[in-house]
Amino acid sequence: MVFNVAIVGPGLVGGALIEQLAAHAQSAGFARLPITVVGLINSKKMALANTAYTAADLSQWQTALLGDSAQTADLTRFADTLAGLKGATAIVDCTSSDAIAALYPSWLTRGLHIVTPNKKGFSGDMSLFREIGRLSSSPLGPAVYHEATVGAGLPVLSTLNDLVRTGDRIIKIEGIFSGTLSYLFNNFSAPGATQSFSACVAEAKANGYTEPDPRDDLNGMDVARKVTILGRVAGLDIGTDTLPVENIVPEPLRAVSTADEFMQRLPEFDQHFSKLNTDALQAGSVLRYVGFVDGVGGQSSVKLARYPLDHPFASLKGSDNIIAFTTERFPNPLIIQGAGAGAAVTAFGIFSDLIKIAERYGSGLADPKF
Ligand SMILES: NC(=O)C1=CN([C@@H]2O[C@H](COP(=O)(O)OP(=O)(O)OC[C@H]3O[C@@H](n4cnc5c(N)ncnc54)[C@H](OP(=O)(O)O)[C@@H]3O)[C@@H](O)[C@H]2O)C=CC1
Ligand SMILES: N[C@@H](CC=O)C(=O)O
Ligand code: NA
Repeated sequence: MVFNVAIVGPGLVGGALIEQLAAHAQSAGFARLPITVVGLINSKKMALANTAYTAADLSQWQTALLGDSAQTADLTRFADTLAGLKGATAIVDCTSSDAIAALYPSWLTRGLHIVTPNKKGFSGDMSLFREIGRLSSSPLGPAVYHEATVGAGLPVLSTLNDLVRTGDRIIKIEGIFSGTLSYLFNNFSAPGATQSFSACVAEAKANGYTEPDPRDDLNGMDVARKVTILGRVAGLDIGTDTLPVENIVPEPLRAVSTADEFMQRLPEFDQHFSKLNTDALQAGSVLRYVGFVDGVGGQSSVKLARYPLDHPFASLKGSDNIIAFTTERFPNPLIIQGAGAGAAVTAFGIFSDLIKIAERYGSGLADPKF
């Protein structure tokens, strides 16, 4: 079997994935899969291998593959080359780009599998979501896995898919879906906490939890995208354009042009967030940013809410996500909890999706290109 992997956007998450693939390639034992990395591309450069890179190449990937000797990025040539390779080939999209997500149908049509933590293809235009689903629905055709789009590596979408495909009825899904906002409010809004709001945001960014621009977390859009993905996988006609979403980015900072300027000016608004927090604490509650998928009543939403100190959401730690599925079979919710952001756990989610494809197409018999 030949299983080729190419990575678009070897940034924080893509870089961690390459490290995990390199470690896997160097590991011994029967569990090692013959996954080979055959291409890397960022917004400026690309490297395509005639033969697969070795594990040693991979551990030097930054200089060896995207250094001065690499070629100018050309996504058309990149996909053309991948589509011509022997064996099953997966493209891993580790960007947060709408333009890259719009290419998925063309990749699928050419028999390329897709694995991605990029939420855009599944939470933007409903027509794109449906097209991706249609082109990846044949058991022998190309596959799309996007577990890491919700709760990073936590098995959220695989669980939801299993519930839906076995005929359970989703009543509601509620939780804390943002690693950034979880970290932020767990540290900022707790009895005795002393850190300022802006310092907590800076820490979440430094820890690699935030989107490239942290305003995409604070404006609620990242959670809205996750709520949309969950809703759509559950069969709802739902979109970020119609969901009520509470934007907590201070009004004057919404239009500043760069993420750096936003971070510099955020301390000007620490007082505003301190007041919200003090009011909540005085009422015996903490602030938590939550998402809610209403499977039956059309009342899905994304908002900052107060929770009493004895509520499970109030005692969350670090960047943990918590996701509670209430269904016909699980009237007492099925709960998934754990780190929902960060490079290593996100790369783990991507890697485990790649393994699912490698296993599904392992014999070569079900490879769409044959
Ligand atoms: N961080 C986390 O905890 C989690 C992240 N995710 C998702 O993972 C994805 C990656 O996040 P992260 O690694 O933090 O982001 P980074 O900003 O670190 O990396 C993004 C990468 O994408 C590349 N890129 C951007 N646009 C293009 C383009 N048009 N063509 C080719 N390459 C492009 C960038 O290249 P260049 O440097 O040249 O611009 C960079 O290599 C996002 O979709 C995010 O939502 C999902 C779950 C958790
Ligand atoms: N910025 C996101 C990353 C994962 O999707 C988060 O904070 O959860
Ligand atoms: Na997940």
